[in-house]
Amino acid sequence: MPEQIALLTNPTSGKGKGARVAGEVAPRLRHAGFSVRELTGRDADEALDLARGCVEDGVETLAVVGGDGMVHLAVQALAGSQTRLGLVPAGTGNDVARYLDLPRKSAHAATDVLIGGKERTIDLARVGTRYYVTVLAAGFDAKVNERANQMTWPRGQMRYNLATIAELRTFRPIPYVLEIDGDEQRFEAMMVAVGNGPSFGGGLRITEGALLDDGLLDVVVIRPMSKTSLVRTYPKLFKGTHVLHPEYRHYPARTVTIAAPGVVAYADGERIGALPLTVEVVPQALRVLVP
Ligand SMILES: Nc1ncnc2c1ncn2[C@@H]1O[C@H](COP(=O)(O)OP(=O)(O)OP(=O)(O)O)[C@@H](O)[C@H]1O
Repeated sequence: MPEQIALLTNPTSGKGKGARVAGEVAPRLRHAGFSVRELTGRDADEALDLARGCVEDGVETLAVVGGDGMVHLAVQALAGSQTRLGLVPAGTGNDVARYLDLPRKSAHAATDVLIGGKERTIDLARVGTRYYVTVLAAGFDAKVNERANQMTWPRGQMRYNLATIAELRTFRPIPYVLEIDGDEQRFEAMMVAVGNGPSFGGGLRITEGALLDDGLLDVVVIRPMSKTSLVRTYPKLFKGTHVLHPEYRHYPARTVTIAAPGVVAYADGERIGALPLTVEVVPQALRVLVP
């Protein structure tokens, strides 16, 4: 029997890149001897139903063509199952592809990993019934996200830049209550991030050092700093050198509860919900294909 692979495409990812890329991947997989099930949901809900169907049918690999939001969707179906995640990156940020050293520029090279890659098992983080792979953030960046989502103009990155500037003008440190593995702390901060992996938002290494298979979450707190300091520290996130800032704090955790008034949390770039929320690590919950 040929090995089964399902190819679940988000046609909207990367401004239409998903649909283009999927057209290249499927024929190469068939040529390599795979039995390919090509799937596209009409919307995110239907895509999730399709992913769940693949797991129920015992498909060996569910390869998604899309960005981190698409990985997030697939993981809701794959967590704890025997079906492996394959990934052909076609999003704008692609942090999960960065974590796994998957080729991000070439769909051809990413398809090679589907054909001849190795298997690795990684941890997931869970909030209620929702799983995530990358980082949950609740603070300044989530306020920017909420503001950007309410704007209808301009489109793309510029909307986030404008929302950041607007939010910087009025942002005040947030009073948090954090409970890390049973220890409660109260403080004011700019943001709290809970990483399963080290980066979000396209390579912003907020939870620098987070490992995908250590059975731990990495909680990062950015304590209050001046607006000038915040603006200067932001570019350091790309290298992870913000960890040297005196207002950076890091705590390993298995379970963390975050509470703060009026703050909504985002994870894998998707809206999760208003605080308070509890995040738990789920060790070894996802099988993935890697180079
Ligand atoms: N047919 C569909 N199938 C799956 N997801 C869809 C579909 N249509 C719209 N979406 C939405 O696409 C979003 C995920 O997009 P995805 O992550 O694949 O690409 P991106 O946003 O361009 O990339 P990145 O997350 O890396 O920035 C989800 O929020 C989902 O609701």
